[in-house]
Amino acid sequence: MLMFAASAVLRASPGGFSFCYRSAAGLRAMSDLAAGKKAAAVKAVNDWVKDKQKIGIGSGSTIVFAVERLAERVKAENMNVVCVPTSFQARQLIIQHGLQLSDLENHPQLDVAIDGADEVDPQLTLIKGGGGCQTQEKVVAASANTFVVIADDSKQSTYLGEKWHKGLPIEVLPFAYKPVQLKLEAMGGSAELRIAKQKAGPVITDNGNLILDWKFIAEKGKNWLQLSSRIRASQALWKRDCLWEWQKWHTLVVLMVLSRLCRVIDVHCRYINFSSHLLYEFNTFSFFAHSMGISPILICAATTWH
Ligand SMILES: O=C(CO)[C@H](O)[C@H](O)COP(=O)(O)O
Repeated sequence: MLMFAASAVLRASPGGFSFCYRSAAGLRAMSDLAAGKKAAAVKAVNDWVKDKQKIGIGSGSTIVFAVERLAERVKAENMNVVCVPTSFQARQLIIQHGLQLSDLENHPQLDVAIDGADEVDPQLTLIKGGGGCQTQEKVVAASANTFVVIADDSKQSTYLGEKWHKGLPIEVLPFAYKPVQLKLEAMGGSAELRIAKQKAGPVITDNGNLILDWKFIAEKGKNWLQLSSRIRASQALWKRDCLWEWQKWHTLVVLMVLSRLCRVIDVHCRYINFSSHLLYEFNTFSFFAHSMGISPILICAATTWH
């Protein structure tokens, strides 16, 4: 019955959120995963974007749907929003969709940032950086009052590493990759230099750095808060004076969409009140929400089918 409903119309609350797929055929034509990505992205833009806002635009494949929906709304509602990209890809998306491009120099304080994730555990601890853009993503997200994470349900797991096997992406300065690699491996697993696919040699990030994908030992009950501070601490050995103060997020929202049914399965808001640090140069950015001192106040928004 749900399958039938899914192929007809999807509506969800709160805040008058509502979207629909025009036809069952249209939905079938889209792969399950893409449908999930799109549903989460559309909901994020419908529910969390308002006129006159400054918006951080994440990177990856899910954000493409969010930018498409944003461009639709800007046109239909004559909205005036400014977009700050998290990567070369995001910048191109903003330009291609005729949205107003800006940067943190002009708009250092953002209302909302929207971005994808590679894996999300039940505590909303996230792995990000599959697309290698985690440094700018982290800085942009940290500049926003509200951070909205959009993902299809393939990203949802009971513990980190259960589904995401490509490792925890860690951006390092090129000259420091070896010692950081050894330090990570001393904590277990292997830390592999990410190698480019259509170019000889390593992937070079938008910031000119390298990426180590740390294939940590995935296990239930891993203390990511502790581990994250160990990573930061070990990296701090290399440069102690480059700690970067986090801004305060008012809200972290994670939207997950059950791909097959195109049903929003999770809408969580966590109010965050913290002051944590990011070691900028050795950006460990794997987006450990926990390590940033999130206080777990949870609001679940029910979604309904019609
Ligand atoms: O962190 C990211 C890029 O650095 C992406 O947000 C993450 O990899 C998810 O990508 P996708 O939406 O393609 O699944």
